Amino acid sequence: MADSLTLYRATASDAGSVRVADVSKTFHVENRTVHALDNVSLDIGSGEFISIVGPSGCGKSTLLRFLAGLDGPDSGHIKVDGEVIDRPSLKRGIVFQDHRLLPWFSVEKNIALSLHSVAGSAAEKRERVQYLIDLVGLAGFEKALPHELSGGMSQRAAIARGLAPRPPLLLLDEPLGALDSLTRSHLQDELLAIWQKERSTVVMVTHDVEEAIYLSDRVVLMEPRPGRISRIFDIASDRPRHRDDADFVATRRDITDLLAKRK
Ligand SMILES: Nc1ncnc2c1ncn2[C@@H]1O[C@H](COP(=O)(O)OP(=O)(O)OP(=O)(O)O)[C@@H](O)[C@H]1O
Repeated sequence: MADSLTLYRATASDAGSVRVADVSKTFHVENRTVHALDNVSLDIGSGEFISIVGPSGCGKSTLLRFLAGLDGPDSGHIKVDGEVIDRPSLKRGIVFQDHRLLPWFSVEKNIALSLHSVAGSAAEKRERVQYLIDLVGLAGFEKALPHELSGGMSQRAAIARGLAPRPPLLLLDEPLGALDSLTRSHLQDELLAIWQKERSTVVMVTHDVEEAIYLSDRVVLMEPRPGRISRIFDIASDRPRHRDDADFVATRRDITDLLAKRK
């Protein structure tokens, strides 16, 4: 059945706004209790680019999984565009650190598969797939299989697949984490260009503080045991940003100092 999403949003509108309200989650494993999230609240505006950083185990991926509707909180709720999230939806694209492309399908087929249950004609879908292939810089590799792609190219294809249904909200879980530093910095610029064109709200989990400051409107810093938001940094400078600007360096130092204290 077709998702209520249509392939082409008429305007960026105000879709993709998020409200995380008093979300808590405790995991019980054998005789251990883990407070993965403790009263986490966060409002995200439509079209914002948010990064979540924090030490291992502070609940970043748990929060992202909740935003995706893959799991849910014990208490509190998460709303996207006013609707409580209780299951996965095409309205929320997700890209993981490993590309998760289907190995027996070509790049274009992998991207097209994510449009299977979206309303739209076959011609519109073909056009959307080709647009995304061009957007992520994979023109000429439409027929390539995943094993014929480099790590960076595979992640480009995974990002195109996540964006294909035009989700108002795009969730990125360490999407560039497995790439070498040069490919990673190219892809950061590409991600920025893609976000500026597609205008989805983006929530990205990353371990890379510099990447978070380079890309985001706000950087959300979390701390573990229990998993909480400890600070939110507004990054107001114009893009493209320069990593050696005084503001950039000062923010990076503030965040890394806080991270060092809370490990
Ligand atoms: N399904 C689960 N069952 C039991 N414990 C879990 C489960 N998912 C997460 N946890 C625990 O909850 C805490 C938060 O995990 P989460 O993966 O969200 O942290 P993270 O900040 O993303 O960590 P990392 O940066 O290492 O990926 C951790 O202590 C983890 O062991």
